[in-house]
This record gives sequence, structure tokens and C-alpha cells, in this order.
Amino acid sequence: MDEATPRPLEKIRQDIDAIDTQLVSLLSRRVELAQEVGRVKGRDNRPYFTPERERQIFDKLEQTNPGPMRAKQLQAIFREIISAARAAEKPLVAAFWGPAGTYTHLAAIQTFGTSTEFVAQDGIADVFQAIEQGKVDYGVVPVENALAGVVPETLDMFPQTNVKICAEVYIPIHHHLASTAGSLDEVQRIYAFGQPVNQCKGWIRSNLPNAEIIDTAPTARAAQKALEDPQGAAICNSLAAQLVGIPLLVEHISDNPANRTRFLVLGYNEPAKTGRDKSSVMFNLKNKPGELVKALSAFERHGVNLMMIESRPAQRATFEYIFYCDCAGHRTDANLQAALEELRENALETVILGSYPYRDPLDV
Ligand SMILES: O=C(O)C(=O)C[C@]1(C(=O)O)C=C[C@@H](O)C=C1
Repeated sequence: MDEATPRPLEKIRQDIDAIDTQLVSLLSRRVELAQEVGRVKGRDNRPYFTPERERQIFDKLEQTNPGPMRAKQLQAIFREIISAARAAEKPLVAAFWGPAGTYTHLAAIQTFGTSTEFVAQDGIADVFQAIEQGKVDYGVVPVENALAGVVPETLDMFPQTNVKICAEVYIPIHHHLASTAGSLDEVQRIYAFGQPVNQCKGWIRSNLPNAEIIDTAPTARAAQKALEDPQGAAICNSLAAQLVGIPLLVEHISDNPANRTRFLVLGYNEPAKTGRDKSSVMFNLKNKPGELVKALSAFERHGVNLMMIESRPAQRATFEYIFYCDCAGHRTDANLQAALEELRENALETVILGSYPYRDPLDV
């Protein structure tokens, strides 16, 4: 068909209607099939959220997408289709570090889609406890920011609970200035807390050098404060602004627009190997010279790529440390198994926190 001479509107819309009818019947059939999968899972006591299968679906979509729809758009649609299918198998409940509108809330929606029941928790520790006490099926917590580094509250919870990691997700950190003020000249106060202020300090210095900064955490609460103050503004994300009902006065005020945060999805699943996986391990060592080098050389000897290593004080006030590392591969991979076996011989205690599908931090 000649692109310059489109058909009459009515005709095109008839075709769209026919496609929508087919889509609805195909989607219904897809949900029925998921329910059948759900019955198998219920019988065999297998998890309803299977990130390794979802990753396979998303990879296939990318390979078969003929366009003109963009990969991200197709992914967003399928995230919701899978979310609805999963909910039809078994309604799942996921906790996140709240209140509503935090970046962690965004990460939870990004992982589970909106056909999931989300419950906000006051703190990171509460998310771990809600899972351990069986109040929720999964939980989402931040673990590291590309600029600010690790979130110690999250790492410190692993030795205190038996909660495991079953997926990871990266969320771009896009800070906006939300305010009911008509212009920047009217803004006298900024409600925000340490990290967002730090990440926008260049912009604040150039645009609102005289504004008073009122420490308010988290960003969703800052948005609420700004709504109540006609001369106030908040640094927040678009979800918080939308939930609170405050307009964005200036969008994208972060000094580094590529900033992002990595979140962990916690639960008791043990996702199967996908071929592109990551594993998280926690260990502690004897307080003797060379122990850390010995421990880490196990990874090198078996060709396992170490992606992150972090130490945290063991919560005993004895200057002993717990090491956390992320490495490439799945716990069932032969080279990772060999490296972990060797690590176990050297370490006092070694705990695998989970193997889960690897996500490209730059692909958000
Ligand atoms: O294949 C499965 O394991 C399903 O439960 C089906 C399905 C889907 O809708 O495709 C739904 C939820 C899972 O997390 C993965 C996939």
C-alpha cells in the first residue's frame, strides 16, 4: 500500500478492531495456559514467579520483534501480560520499602507488574522480616547506587535472616523538582534527603542557590511536604509526584543523568540456570594475614568473574568482617561450584544468597 495515500479512517479502524478482538481471545487463551502451568506448579510445590522463564520470554520477544514497536514498549506490554497471567495462577503479595512512590516501589512494579498486591514497609529490615514470617511472598529492597555505593542496611540483614535473592532489577534514578509554585523564583524551600540532594547539588547551586534544604525522607514524603507548602519544592521521582498529585516544575535535575540503582528481589525461589546468571555469596574469614587473598583467588583459579565485593562489620563490635560478593554464573555451573568449594575450605562460613538471571546494568 502506498504510504502517501492511506485508506479511509473507517476501514483502518475496522482492521484495528478485528486485531483487538483477536488479541483479546489470544490473551485469554494465554492466561488459561498460565493457569494450567499454575496447577502443575501447585501440585509440584514450585514457585509461581519464575524470573528465569520470564527472561526467556523477554529474550525471545527481542529476537522476534519485527518493529515498528520499540523493544522497551513491547517489554512493558508483556510485563503486564505476564503479571496478569501470574495473578490468575496465584495472587502474589510483594513487600517493598515504602511508602508508595519510592524508587523501590518502582522497582517492585517493574519486576512484578501491576496485577500484584504490593505492601509498603517502613524499613528495609521490615521487608526481610515480612518474608521470613510468611506475611508476603516476595520483597524488594535497594542494594547499591551507581554513584553512592552500597546500601548497608540491606547487606546487614542477610546474616540475620535466611531470606534469599531470586532476581535483580536496575532502575534509572531520574530526579525532578516537584512544586505547586508557578516558577523557580517562588521556591524558597526544598524538601529532600541526603542522597537526592547530593545527586542534584550542581543543579541546585546553579538554579536555587538560596533555597533552604529541609531534610525529608523518603522522596515520597518530601513530595507530600512540598504539596502542603506553596513556596516549597521536592526532589522526587515521577511516580511519587503522580501519587501525591503535585506537578513537576522542572524535570531531570540530576547532575548525572545516567545514575541508576540496583534492587534485589527477595524470596525463597531458586531460579534455574539461564546461561547468563549472577550469584551472590556471603562469607567470613579467620583474622589472619592472607586469608582474603586466598579466598578470592579461588574465583580467579576457576575463571569466575567477580563483579562486586564489599565488606561490612559483623554486628558483634569485634572488628570482624563479613564479605559479600557477586560473581558471574549459576550455583550449578561447574566452575562456580569448584570456586565455592575452595572458598568453603578457607572461609569460616560461606552462604550462597542466591543465583538469579543476570541483568545488564546499562539496559534500563
Ligand atoms: O511459565 C511459567 O512458569 C508461568 O508461570 C507462566 C508465566 C507467563 O505468563 O508466561 C507467568 C509467570 C511466571 O513468572 C513465568 C511465566
